[in-house]
Amino acid sequence: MAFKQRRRAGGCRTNPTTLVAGQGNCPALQPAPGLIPSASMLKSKLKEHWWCQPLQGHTCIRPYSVPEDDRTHAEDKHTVAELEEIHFDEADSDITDGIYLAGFRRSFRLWQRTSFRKRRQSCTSCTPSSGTLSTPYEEVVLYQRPPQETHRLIILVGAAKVGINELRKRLIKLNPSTFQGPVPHTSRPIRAGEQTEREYHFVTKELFEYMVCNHRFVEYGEYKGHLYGTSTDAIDEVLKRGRMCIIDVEPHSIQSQTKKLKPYVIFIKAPSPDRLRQTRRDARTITNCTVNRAFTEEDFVELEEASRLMEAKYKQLFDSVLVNDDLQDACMQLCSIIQAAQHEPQWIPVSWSQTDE
Ligand SMILES: Nc1ncnc2c1ncn2[C@@H]1O[C@H](COP(=O)(O)OP(=O)(O)OP(=O)(O)O)[C@@H](O)[C@H]1O
Repeated sequence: MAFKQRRRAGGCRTNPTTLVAGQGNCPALQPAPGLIPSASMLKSKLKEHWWCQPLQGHTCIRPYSVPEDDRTHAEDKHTVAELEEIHFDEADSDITDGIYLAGFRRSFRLWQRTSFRKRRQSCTSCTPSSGTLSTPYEEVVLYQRPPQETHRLIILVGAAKVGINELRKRLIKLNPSTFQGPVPHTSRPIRAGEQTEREYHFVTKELFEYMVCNHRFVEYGEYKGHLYGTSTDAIDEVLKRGRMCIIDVEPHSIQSQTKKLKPYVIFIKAPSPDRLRQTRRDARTITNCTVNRAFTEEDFVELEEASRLMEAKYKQLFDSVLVNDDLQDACMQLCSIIQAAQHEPQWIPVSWSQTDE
């Protein structure tokens, strides 16, 4: 056993010579067969792949409001607020090469961003024990996933607008048979063209609340009167298919329901404001009232500051830190980090290894 500052910003120790007494013969430390492409394979794949193309410019940069014509007919089918929500909700649905990317809908993203404070107050199950943040030292052991076990859950954490959605989407599109996101749950009604268990698991508010009481969500919250959440069942579904499940959550949700999935947490860090200015020229962001708005000078400063504060507050929870500077490089680094997380020994809290027993 060893006591360490549990997570080291900048990466975990993977050198087998650091094995702790008594761990050397552990079958869990045997190398696992490679299941995801190596960094060099990815590099060559990347060269041919669509994500090497320059970012496409977007055209819509004004705040979205329901057009007058639609407002006139709004009462026939939806309220104006609902139409605006539908616009947000549909704008980010994504089907590429026949792959449906669940979990990228804007209402879900907006909920994740806007209700952070509310969730923190109302969702006790999602709040880490005070000890997690107040005690930076924790007993740890080296762990390597045995080949017969499901993959470790990969959690991406970062400040709003840092590019988590983009990185996760690109990773999954690059290799959908390896990476997948869980299908979120919602209590909002299903709409024409949607399929249950594709865009969302559509459930009643009562069932959603029942699941909350039974601690079945890694995180959840409310947006425009509807509940949204990422369930442990949805994560399990992905893992049981033999895929690597990539989720993004607020840092305070990391500890709650995910321990038994031995999550590997990657902090996506903002580069300097100067680099943000250079790299985000064509980037677009969404807020509560705008769709595809260009980044402003204020956004860059706020993003860098939010990223710095998040890192300072939660760094002991991070296994790796990845600076999202050049997008292509960041994607490649992310793949390498995930590969190491799944196939090389990593430090985990002792309490996580005991959950197996
Ligand atoms: N490294 C990068 N270089 C250039 N543009 C980037 C980079 N990373 C992300 N972007 C762009 O920045 C914008 C915001 O990214 P994204 O939506 O992924 O952020 P996010 O962290 O998921 O934000 P939120 O949590 O607020 O939804 C998108 O237009 C995305 O294409």
